[in-house]
Amino acid sequence: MTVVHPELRRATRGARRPLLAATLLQGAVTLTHLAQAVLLALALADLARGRTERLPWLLAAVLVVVAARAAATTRQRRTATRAGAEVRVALRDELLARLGSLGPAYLTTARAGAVRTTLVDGVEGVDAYVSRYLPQLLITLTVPPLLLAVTAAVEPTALFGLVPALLLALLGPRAWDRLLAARGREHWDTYERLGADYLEALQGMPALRAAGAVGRTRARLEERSAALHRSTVAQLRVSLVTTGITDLAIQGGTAAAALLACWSAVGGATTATGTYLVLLLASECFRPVRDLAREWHAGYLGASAADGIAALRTAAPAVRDTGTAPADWPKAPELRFDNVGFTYDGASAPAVDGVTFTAPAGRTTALVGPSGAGKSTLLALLLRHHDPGDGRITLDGLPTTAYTLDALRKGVAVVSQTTYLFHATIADNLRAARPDATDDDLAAAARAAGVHDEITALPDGYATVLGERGATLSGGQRQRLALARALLADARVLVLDEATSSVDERREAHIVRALTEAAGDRTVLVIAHRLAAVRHADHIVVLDAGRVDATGDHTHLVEAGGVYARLVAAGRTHPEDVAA
Ligand SMILES: Nc1ncnc2c1ncn2[C@@H]1O[C@H](COP(=O)(O)OP(=O)(O)OP(=O)(O)O)[C@@H](O)[C@H]1O
Repeated sequence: MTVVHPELRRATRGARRPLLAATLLQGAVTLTHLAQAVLLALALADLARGRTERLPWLLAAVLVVVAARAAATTRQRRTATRAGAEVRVALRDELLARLGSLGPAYLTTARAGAVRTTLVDGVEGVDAYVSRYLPQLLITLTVPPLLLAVTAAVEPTALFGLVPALLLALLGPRAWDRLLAARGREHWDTYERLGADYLEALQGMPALRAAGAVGRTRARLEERSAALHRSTVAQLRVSLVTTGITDLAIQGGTAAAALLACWSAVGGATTATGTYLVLLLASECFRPVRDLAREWHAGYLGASAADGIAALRTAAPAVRDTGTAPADWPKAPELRFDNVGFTYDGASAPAVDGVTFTAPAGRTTALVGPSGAGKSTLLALLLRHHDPGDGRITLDGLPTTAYTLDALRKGVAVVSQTTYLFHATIADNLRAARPDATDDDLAAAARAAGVHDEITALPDGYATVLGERGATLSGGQRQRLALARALLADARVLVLDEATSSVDERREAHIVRALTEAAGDRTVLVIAHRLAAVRHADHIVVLDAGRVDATGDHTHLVEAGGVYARLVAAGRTHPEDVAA
């Protein structure tokens, strides 16, 4: 029952109306409880006096009130659920958009599993907090004071029992707020870490098995689960203390008010109706407090996740999206790296330094170099996952920073075997690039990428559902499917990233040729890790230790000696292989 976290207050912004409606309906439910209390007090007083003529009417009215409450409760739950759903969808949209603008650079520091936990469980918790706890909080702050006013009019002495008990029930637990918030944060951190560890263990299962580390990972996950259990119990312990205080105050307050009302009745100071009314109102006074304690438990996860959600929502992107140009080049643009230098945060030496080369418009340029030469870094800079520390990268003469991030990333399509394929049909995976593409568009793109015949040979053709991470396809097929997707997106610049080639060199060279042919008049940059793939490229840029070592075609570069000739001689691009 802590003060509302600013992040949670903010989450209510988009659904103020349904939340207000849910609160008013909750108020209506409370009113039915009060009406029932009044009617029962009258009925009991009549019974005590031996008068029965009004009884049937009173009891019938009680039934009507009960029916009205059932209707109001149903309506209230429906409205609150709708409000919660609106809050949940808006928050997830916002967080996903933020993740999109943060880009992959963010996930090199934050763990994917932890982000998933925040996005899924955290947001679910916010829904419960906002749609159930907050309306109840408003009712709790308004109804008991009103009832105290009514009680004061009927039987003021009962206030001596009710007021201190209400204050204790509401303010007593506040003494534990700080501890509860700290335990909540601790619990959430442990929960996030467990989620992240599980996701990593699942995704890395083949690697763990190959390294014989499954047992060790299981032990670590067990330790994480035990830590979550300990933190849940620690949190629960504090929670039980506060709930205990609330319960004690409620029971004590009701009993004290009842005793005072009876004492006053015995002294003849109140009527029978007044005494019964005070007895029933005393109980109604505490109902919102009791309900609030219950809803607090439902929304507790949201309150704990609020810090994590705020951190994700306000995380600073690695680059600023201040460009305005639309990247709608009529023809394929020229791509130029102009004296580009970049040093990763915390690194002592630059990853790339003074890199200058041009990838001519509508032609294929290959970027080669030993492992660690800086090829992936240049790709990350081109896509603006980071901005260069020195120099600039231009497309069609304009620096990449002049384009909107969205336009830039749509204008430059990356094809790689690590391209994510979703657990969906092949058609849906292709349509991720262009949702309105017709079946003919899909087939044309797949044909150009040389994967159409293989798709139609599958029993379900384009309706084949791919496994997690596209595991049902071979490396080459995945790559060609990724190319088909890029062709559908109609980006004018294609980057072929050969980062994790799982096919043999001959096949790879064949794929690269097919892909560059399919690319048509686009500007293509092939990031090659094996030379067989690029020996036919007419323009090769050789990178070494973050600098351009040479540029030219295969024959020219072999004749010139240097890094390229050594790589060719070694038949590999890895320095250790070169040295061998
Ligand atoms: N996130 C990072 N943080 C710090 N240093 C990094 C990071 N990523 C890469 N580096 C460093 O930057 C340099 C260039 O790496 P990069 O991944 O660009 O090379 P590469 O040519 O793509 O290598 P490979 O062929 O092995 O993929 C290397 O020294 C690498 O250790």
